[in-house]
Amino acid sequence: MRHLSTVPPRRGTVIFLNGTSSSGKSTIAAALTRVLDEPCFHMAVDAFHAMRSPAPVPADRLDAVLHRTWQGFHRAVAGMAAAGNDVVVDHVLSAEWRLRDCLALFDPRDVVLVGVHCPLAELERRERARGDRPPGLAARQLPQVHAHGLYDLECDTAREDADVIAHRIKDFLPRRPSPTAFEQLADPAVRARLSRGSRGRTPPPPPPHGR
Ligand SMILES: Nc1ncnc2c1ncn2[C@@H]1O[C@H](COP(=O)(O)OP(=O)(O)OP(=O)(O)O)[C@@H](O)[C@H]1O
Repeated sequence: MRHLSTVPPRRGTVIFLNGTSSSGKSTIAAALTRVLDEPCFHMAVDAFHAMRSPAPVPADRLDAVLHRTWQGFHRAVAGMAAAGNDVVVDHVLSAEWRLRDCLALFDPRDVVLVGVHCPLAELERRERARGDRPPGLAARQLPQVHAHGLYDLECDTAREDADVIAHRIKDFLPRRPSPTAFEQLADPAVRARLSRGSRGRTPPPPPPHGR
């Protein structure tokens, strides 16, 4: 290995998988890391929570500690992309500030926002089967997670296999739209209109194939 002092500038792509807990984000992210041609990094907030020192956090400080972890996660993703790395982000936009924070930090031209959908009954079935998430977590997140109402690409993990979805995302990368969903959502007026509106999803959900 040579130690370089500089490398050519490069803009990292951020594939942003957003969905409730148990919707299948990590499974798709793992499939993406196998199928994408360029090196990429799967960044999930759980990995950042796991880095925290093990001492219990006092209850009155927990909210602030968690908030700073999420903020740090967003900045770490932005930093990796700014250095030219492609990133697969596995995130739950279950609070409005998280989207605003990401919009302020990421280059919106480089973000591919993917809505990871799954029907509630299937989310609850997966939650029971895995047993490592509090019951009802996905149901509580569902009303907010997709409330911004705009994506570059969407999938339904109850109807499509994660590998099929990963290949669909890969095929989409060279024909990304302009403006991207993130470029549009960066405008507060667009966000206000979409959140008042029908929670419309663009484009429409994919036809069933795979499983
Ligand atoms: N397409 C799928 N079909 C059936 N089961 C799936 C599918 N995708 C994921 N699962 C299962 O659902 C569970 C949750 O998947 P996964 O960990 O990918 O979800 P997640 O959205 O990353 O959840 P969390 O945010 O809670 O970490 C796992 O047990 C996984 O095997």
